[in-house]
Amino acid sequence: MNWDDDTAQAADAADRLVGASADGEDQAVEAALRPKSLAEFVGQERVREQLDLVLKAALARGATADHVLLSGAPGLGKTTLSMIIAAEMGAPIRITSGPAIQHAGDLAAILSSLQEGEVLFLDEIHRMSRPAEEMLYMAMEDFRVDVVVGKGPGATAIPLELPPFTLVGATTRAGLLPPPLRDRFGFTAHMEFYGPAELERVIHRSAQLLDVPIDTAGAAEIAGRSRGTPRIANRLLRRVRDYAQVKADGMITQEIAGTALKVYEVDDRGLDRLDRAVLSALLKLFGGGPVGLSTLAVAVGEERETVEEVAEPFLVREGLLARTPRGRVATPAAWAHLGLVPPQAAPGGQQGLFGP
Ligand SMILES: Nc1ncnc2c1ncn2[C@@H]1O[C@H](COP(=O)(O)OP(=O)(O)OP(=O)(O)O)[C@@H](O)[C@H]1O
Repeated sequence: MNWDDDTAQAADAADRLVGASADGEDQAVEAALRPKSLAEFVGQERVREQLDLVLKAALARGATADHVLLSGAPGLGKTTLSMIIAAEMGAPIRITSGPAIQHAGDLAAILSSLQEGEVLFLDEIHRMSRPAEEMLYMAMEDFRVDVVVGKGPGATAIPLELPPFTLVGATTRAGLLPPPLRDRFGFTAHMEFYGPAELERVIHRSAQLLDVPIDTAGAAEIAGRSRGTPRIANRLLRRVRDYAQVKADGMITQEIAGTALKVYEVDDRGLDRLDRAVLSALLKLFGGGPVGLSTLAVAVGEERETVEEVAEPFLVREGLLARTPRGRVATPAAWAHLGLVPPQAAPGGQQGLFGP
């Protein structure tokens, strides 16, 4: 795969109501919607319980909390949780990201200006440069860095003591972290996609903060289309609010939510126009597959990478599409979702792979 994260996230966020990356509007309102304490943070019960213990124990010892690694898809609450960690520890927080640290010197400047106990949130930690990563090993373990001054044979390393701090690293790809880095985190949490009931709670909470009236069925309707992701739930809520205000009396009911999301082309399972175009081509043009990725991409008029990185992950997660060595294949659930009837079982065809 030669698809850069930045490009993938740009494509994801640019024109998709159901993209998981933050767009400009999200960034503006997210600060207001972020839970401020572990008690307010919805779902992720196990992570919350474990983190609560880690933080309380550190507070009781009067020590700085262990370094924390958060992994999981975009929009599940990693940034939010890092801010909560700082708030629960009564510590300030500094926020930066792997791509912003291209030289070891960039990292040294940040580390040497940290206060004792400060939380350093390093988003996309897997995208830091190698020399910075190596500097981080020593900083995490010994609270010390060697700053290299000069070049070539005359270069000298000046040791610099650091105050104890808590590193909170976030990554969408824990597997890409080198083991020496992963091993230096005292606590690692994997964030899962949220269930419908949890998303309903996120939606009710956000609606209250935004002063938007919504009933239980309205929240459930939005939750079901939010792809397990609080950021998407909050974004859909804002779009449905617009519709409710312009076309109705402002109250979000199931009917209003359903009609509004139809206007925005988000179906009852959270698929958008691109997702459905991919499925539809797979079913109608290729009989459910198997078909190669490039062919499928040409059929929907998109780049291969857009289909692979933007549409497919959710379709696979939903059990609507499978990536097989022979190509992309639709599952029986895909036929059902688009209201189509699969062709008769053909040797080597979709029926052969998934049964009748
Ligand atoms: N557990 C939660 N309870 C309530 N709201 C949440 C929760 N998790 C996330 N949110 C909301 O979803 C939005 C996105 O969360 P956040 O920015 O923390 O995600 P992220 O995982 O850091 O995403 P990215 O990887 O793109 O930076 C925030 O506005 C936040 O309010």
